[in-house]
Amino acid sequence: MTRKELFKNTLRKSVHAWKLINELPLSDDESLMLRHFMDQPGFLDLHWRMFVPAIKGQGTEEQKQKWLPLANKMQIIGCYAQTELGHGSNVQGLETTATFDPQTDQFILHSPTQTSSKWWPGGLGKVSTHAVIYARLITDGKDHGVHGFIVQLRNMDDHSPLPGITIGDIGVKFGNGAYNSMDNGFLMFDKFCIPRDQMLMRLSKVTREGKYVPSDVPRQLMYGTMVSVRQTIVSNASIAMARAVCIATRYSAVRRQFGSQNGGIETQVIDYKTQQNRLFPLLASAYAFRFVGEWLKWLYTDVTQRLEASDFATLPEAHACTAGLKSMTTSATSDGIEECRKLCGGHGYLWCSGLPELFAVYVPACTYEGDNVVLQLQVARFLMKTVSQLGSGKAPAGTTAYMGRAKHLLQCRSSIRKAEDWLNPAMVLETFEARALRMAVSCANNLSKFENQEQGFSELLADLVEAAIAHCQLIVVSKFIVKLEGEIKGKGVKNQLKNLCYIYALHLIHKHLGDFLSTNSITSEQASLANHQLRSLYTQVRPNAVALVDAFDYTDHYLGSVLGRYDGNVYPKLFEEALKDPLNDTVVPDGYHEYIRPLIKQHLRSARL
Ligand SMILES: CCCCC/C=C\C/C=C\C/C=C\C/C=C\C/C=C/C(=O)SCCNC(=O)CCNC(=O)[C@H](O)C(C)(C)COP(=O)(O)OP(=O)(O)OC[C@H]1O[C@@H](n2cnc3c(N)ncnc32)[C@H](O)[C@@H]1OP(=O)(O)O
Ligand SMILES: Cc1cc2nc3c(=O)[nH]c(=O)nc-3n(C[C@H](O)[C@H](O)[C@H](O)COP(=O)(O)OP(=O)(O)OC[C@H]3O[C@@H](n4cnc5c(N)ncnc54)[C@H](O)[C@@H]3O)c2cc1C
Repeated sequence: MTRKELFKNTLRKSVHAWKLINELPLSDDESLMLRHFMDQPGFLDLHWRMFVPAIKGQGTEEQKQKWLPLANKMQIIGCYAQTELGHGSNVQGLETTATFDPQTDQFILHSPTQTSSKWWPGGLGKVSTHAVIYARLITDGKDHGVHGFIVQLRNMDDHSPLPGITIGDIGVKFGNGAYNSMDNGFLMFDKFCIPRDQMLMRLSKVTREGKYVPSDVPRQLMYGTMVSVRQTIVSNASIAMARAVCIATRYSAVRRQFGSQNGGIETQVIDYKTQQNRLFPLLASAYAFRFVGEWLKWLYTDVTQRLEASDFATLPEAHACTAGLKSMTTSATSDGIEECRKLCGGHGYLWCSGLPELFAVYVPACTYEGDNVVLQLQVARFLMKTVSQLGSGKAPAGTTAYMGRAKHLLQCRSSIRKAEDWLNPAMVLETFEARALRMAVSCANNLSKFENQEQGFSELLADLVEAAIAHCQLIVVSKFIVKLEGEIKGKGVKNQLKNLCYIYALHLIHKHLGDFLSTNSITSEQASLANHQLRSLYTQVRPNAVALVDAFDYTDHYLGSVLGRYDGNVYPKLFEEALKDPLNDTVVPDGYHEYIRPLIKQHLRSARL
């Protein structure tokens, strides 16, 4: 499809999905599922996941009563317009202004520079009638920082931009289809006026007289919509990873190379330990991210309930967990999808493998909802704060509770003696805790050598990110272990999950061996024992690998991959796909007479053939 066709077709699908949701009707969970099977980024994502939650989280009761019924019936379509051409990560650096005019009781929205143009918001370019706009609030010449506003962008009769608004699509993005179904947009305001009651005023207010009234709740609640989306992105990472792994595992069982004896069949590539060493940790990650995603959903629900009761105590941890896990799981999944492409050899590079499109549509997850490095630095700040409070009498709680055992974890030595000890959950956990704590404490010690903490922080950024990742990996490992300790129906299933849990943990040790050795969390002998155990786990997972990906229950239609077909009938179907290519419509290609024939003829003449 051309870009225009792709965009229009996605509009068709989105509107059809919305019709089904109403007609059947579908519950919220079923609607989310439907969105997944629609399987293309589109304006519904931003309307439901960001525009509506932003109003719910930041609007007053009156504002919610006014706007939510319209949004819930999709009589208005909204998007989330925060990022600007010049500023994305640095939200406090946004330039768009919203200046209160007491004479007209309005805010004047203005884009003072080119870099202040909104740039990137999905659904903005061509579809949305409304947006939640983030802009600097100015009253009486004073800048109060960034606040949210509900703004109508387009005329409800003919969809034209309202006077004072310039709007459009930002152009083609990575990949052929991928994210190009979405109208990520730009937007500039030229002194565009909105009524005062369209500032989202749950967190702070501007009175009729133009007085700014800050609220007594943390201003970070303005970032709540991002926290909510980051949480859902973790579960989505599992879905995308599972999809790539399903394709690569099934194909690795079909594909044979070498090893034929006396003219017999060759070896299935899934039997090579190198293939297992690349594939099975990704299979384990798909399960691990699913379980940590379930836990994060619980954490998010819990913090939401607490916030409603004005208990803000767990907000920093919820922010650190959503930011860190969003970052860690999306980076691992993007890398994992690319690894799965390579695991499928040359055929993985074919469009019909389903992997190139999956990669292209998935990889921006490392950037949207917060650049992955920027988000790990938020985790690092949280960890440094926690470390600095050790010994102050304030016991660390939640995911940092292990830091409360700092005295032990800083000097303990791993008691792993034989390979099977690596199947002991307490020993594995302690290894990850020791490594995470020691990396965090080492950063804190190095920071304390700087007179200026902020300067020290910038100097140590790379180490801080590594410490944050170590903490996030510990969370994922510990939630996998907790899952195993809970109710899992079926002993066989539990055994399989146990194998995957230890593959996940031991492979991380192998991959980040430098961290584990340099922090003396394990010795090099214990590292070899971990590798030994890992190989044994691969052997145990091998006979069940295909069943473990079939368990994801993806249809062939959803997978969209010739290599990942359930029936394994890969080769005939690769031919069928190839023959569908427009280049194969004719035997002699268009261009033969123009380019190939004159070239050949010229050579034939000069060679006197
Ligand atoms: C096959 C098809 C597949 C398609 C995909 C399928 C499904 C999709 C599924 C889900 C996706 C859904 C939606 C669609 C996808 C994309 C849409 C994308 C949207 C966007 O990208 S919106 C824009 C997002 N932008 C960002 O994330 C910007 C990142 N920057 C920030 O968040 C912040 O500015 C910052 C970097 C975190 C903070 O910077 P800083 O300078 O410190 O700022 P302060 O504001 O001063 O903060 C200080 C203080 O506040 C704490 N803090 C910061 N953030 C938060 C927070 N969110 N919650 C709570 N607390 C927060 C911070 O820790 C500091 O605390 P102190 O105690 O240290 O003071
Ligand atoms: C597909 C897609 C959809 C999007 N949808 C929306 C949307 O609906 N609404 C919306 O408002 N926005 C949206 N965005 C924008 C997105 O949120 C931003 O791109 C993202 O927050 C990153 O910001 P940036 O582009 O400014 O990156 P930058 O911050 O410019 O990052 C560039 C580089 O600088 C590094 N860097 C930046 N700051 C630091 C620091 N303090 N320390 C160390 N390194 C740093 C980063 O790690 C990165 O390597 C979307 C983006 C994409 C790709």
